[in-house]
Amino acid sequence: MENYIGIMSGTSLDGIDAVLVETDGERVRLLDRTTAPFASGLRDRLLALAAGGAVTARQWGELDTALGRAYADITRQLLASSGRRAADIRAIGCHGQTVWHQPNGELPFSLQLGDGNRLAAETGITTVTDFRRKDMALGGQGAPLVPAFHQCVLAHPERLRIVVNIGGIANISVLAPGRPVMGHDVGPGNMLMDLWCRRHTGVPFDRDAALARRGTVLPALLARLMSEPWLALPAPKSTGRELFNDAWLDARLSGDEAVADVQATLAEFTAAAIAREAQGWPAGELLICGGGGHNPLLLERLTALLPGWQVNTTNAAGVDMDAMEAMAFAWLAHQTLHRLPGNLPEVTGARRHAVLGAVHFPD
Ligand SMILES: Nc1ncnc2c1ncn2[C@@H]1O[C@H](COP(=O)(O)OP(=O)(O)OP(=O)(O)O)[C@@H](O)[C@H]1O
Ligand SMILES: CC(=O)N[C@H]1[C@@H]2OC[C@@H](O2)[C@@H](O)[C@@H]1O[C@H](C)C(=O)O
Repeated sequence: MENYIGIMSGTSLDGIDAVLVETDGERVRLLDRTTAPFASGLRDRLLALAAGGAVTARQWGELDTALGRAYADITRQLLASSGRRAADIRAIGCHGQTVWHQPNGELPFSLQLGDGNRLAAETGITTVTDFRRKDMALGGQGAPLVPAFHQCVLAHPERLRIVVNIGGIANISVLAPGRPVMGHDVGPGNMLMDLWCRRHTGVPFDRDAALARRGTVLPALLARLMSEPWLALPAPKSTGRELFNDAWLDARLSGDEAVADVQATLAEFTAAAIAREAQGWPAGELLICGGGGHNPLLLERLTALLPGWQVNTTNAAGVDMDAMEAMAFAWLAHQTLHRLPGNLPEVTGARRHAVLGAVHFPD
């Protein structure tokens, strides 16, 4: 077994998660984890960038450096809390911060910021970054990448399990005994709920769905949201803030809706889009990870929309729901260093399996 650090900062832009795991590629044990919010200036700059705003090469480079530093800081914090030295860690797998994801069209790309050179040099640990673009170079979506890891840690010999990550975007992995893993992005996870809550209350997210619970689902609005053509596209597919953003939501609102009713409808939209994916399968286990697993209304609605299913968080199956994505990137770094594939062509649509990532040595 070797020690790896995984670092994830996701599309919610809420901060950075880092984990220390022990793995041989087949077994993965979580040893320690820590999390750090983004400094507010950094978060605002990232939000502006993800909104497609104009940015100069200088601002771009400075953000890359600032993120690289933030990742190095959290690595040092994790080493200190776990009592490990750099020499104890085989490698860091750092997802970076997605600032634009454009998987289709003439010039597809997916861009994650956070300088891996700096992370390797500042920590003295070999660092793997840029996990998505090899898959894209092979015709794939470059996302989602976690289904291979979900299979590794959560596949069950007899039970159908659908793992749902509810981050900024929601994505699923279908782990059906005896069948290849299937997986794709589903649509908005917390992203629309977060932006509505922030816009109207100044608070970054609707903690425990307090605002949504004061409202009523608006059926006509829900139907408009559910009619988004992207939702009906076949897999492979992935998405992000490039589609599900302020402009997308505003185009579907009349402007007369009460704030709490929109919040309730957005929560229902998130749950309904996820439930629709599971409804095509015989009842099994729906295992939730990511921040949306802390939203009690989402859990209630998924339970109601999926009768016969056991709806739970991945904690119930032995994998920490808040550590899952960062653990996946620690595991992906293991795959890279051992020249093993990280992608699943049946999920991303790539022409073949591939060793993913760019490796930065510290020396
Ligand atoms: N108590 C809670 N009640 C409601 N929502 C919550 C609660 N705790 C967390 N969340 C939601 O979880 C979000 C953070 O989720 P997470 O950390 O999985 O996002 P992420 O890392 O950006 O994910 P991804 O990379 O998958 O997009 C918050 O923005 C918020 O919407
Ligand atoms: C481009 C990008 O950063 N995509 C994220 C995002 O957040 C959730 C969903 O959209 C998923 O496709 C992906 O993250 C996870 C880690 C993945 O690749 O599996």
